[in-house]
Amino acid sequence: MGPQVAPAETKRPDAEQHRALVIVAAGSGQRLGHGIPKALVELGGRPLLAHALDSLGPLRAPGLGIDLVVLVLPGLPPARERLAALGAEHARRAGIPVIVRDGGPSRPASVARGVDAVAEQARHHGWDERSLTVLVHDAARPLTPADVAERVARQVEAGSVAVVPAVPVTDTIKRVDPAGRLGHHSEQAEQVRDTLPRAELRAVQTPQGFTLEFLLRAFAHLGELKAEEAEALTDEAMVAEALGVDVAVVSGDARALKITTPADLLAAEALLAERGSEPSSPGTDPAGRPPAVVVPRVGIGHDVHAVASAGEPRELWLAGLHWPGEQGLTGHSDGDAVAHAACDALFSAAGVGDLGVHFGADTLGTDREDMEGASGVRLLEEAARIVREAGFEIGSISVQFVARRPKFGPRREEAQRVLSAAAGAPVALSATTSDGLGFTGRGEGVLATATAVLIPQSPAPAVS
Ligand SMILES: Nc1ccn([C@@H]2O[C@H](COP(=O)(O)OP(=O)(O)OP(=O)(O)O)[C@@H](O)[C@H]2O)c(=O)n1
Ligand SMILES: C[C@](O)(CO)[C@H](O)COP(=O)(O)O
Repeated sequence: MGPQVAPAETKRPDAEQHRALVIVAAGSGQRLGHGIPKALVELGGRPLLAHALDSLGPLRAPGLGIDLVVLVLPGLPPARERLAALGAEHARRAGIPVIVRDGGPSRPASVARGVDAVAEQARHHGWDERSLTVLVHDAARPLTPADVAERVARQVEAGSVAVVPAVPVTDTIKRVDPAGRLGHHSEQAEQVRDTLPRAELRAVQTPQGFTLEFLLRAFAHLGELKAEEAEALTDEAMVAEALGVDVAVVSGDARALKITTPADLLAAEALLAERGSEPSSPGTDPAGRPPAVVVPRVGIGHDVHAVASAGEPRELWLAGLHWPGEQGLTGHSDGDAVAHAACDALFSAAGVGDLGVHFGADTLGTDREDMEGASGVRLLEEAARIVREAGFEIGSISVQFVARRPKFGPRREEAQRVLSAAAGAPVALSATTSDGLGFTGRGEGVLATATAVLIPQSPAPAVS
């Protein structure tokens, strides 16, 4: 018997539809026992997370238009860096933003952090919470076919607020009483209480799909539970059940198996081998040929803005953030030297001029009136769009600024998030002082220097 599909619930708003994919990969993999985070364990020579990204990423899934990927990773180096690099590589190849968050102590806590990141991005882009489908996926299910995700997303978009993929159960399932040990068996023997009706049972997989609106409500409810009650919820659909929300079930796939034990890894190796002609190595294309050569382009950008004089109070905007209580910078728009330097580095790497060409007074007064007075964050979004239009994907941007104030460290993460979202690529930020020397040392201004790496979207032919 096939899975039951619950009726659609509410009519979705007519707003534009968006999809986000959250992959939770912060688990330690105790039951697999490799001594490294499970997402880094290799299957066919590549980490599980790389497979999960490939399987559900838009490169392999025509129609699965994902606007944003959030990876929830172990917080500790070097695992975090290695896994984040896989995310950055995916962003480069797939051309979609990949955001990284640190995981929590349990799966629900990790999912909550991923959902927070999606909510932040939704607010930033003005996406409607009711028409944003969030697919929550386990990195531990690396071979899930993309069509499972597509079925789940479509069911959410048809009006269900909570959707799970599932397969029928093939074993007979019994409920046992672990306390009721049978005296006449070995001491490990548990006692059967009853047998569950198999025809009604389903083994549930991921990705599970929800509207963002529902997930925010679900995690608000989880926050009211005791820690042990919250941790007992092994998937988000259980929260929907607890809240009395209908959960729709669509067909899963045997290949979406969860790698929990060494035997699961062996089964996954066999499935991967069976894929046969499909590429399992990043060193070959679908026909088994070596990839064409991609030569990255590097750019550099500087920007300087003076601190406004004491008689001219001004708000400070720097690195995409507002700094209450700090005297602002003079100059065009909000004077955000960090964002402006990042724009210049992008233009320089793409070889399409500089900030003056695209956003200088002459241009703004003529063919870019829409950008008049735009914030640094808005300029960076536009610069990213321009270089993409010129045929490049953004690998990464780094900016360092030199200034006596503001004290940057405590807000670095926040600033990186804002500018990474604007660029749709990782932006790394750092700050330093100049030992009291020069205009930055005297606190008269801010100097920012940026570098950017761009990847041409049409690679040069392979050298044989
Ligand atoms: N604190 C946690 C625990 C789990 N997960 C993720 O949730 C998924 C399902 O968890 P599971 O298979 O149980 O993974 P582990 O927790 O790593 O395994 P174990 O329980 O054996 O340690 C995995 O993708 C895992 O990375 C997570 O992001 N954060
Ligand atoms: C979400 C899940 O994969 C659905 O089957 C499962 O519940 C995760 O359980 P785990 O114990 O965290 O692996």
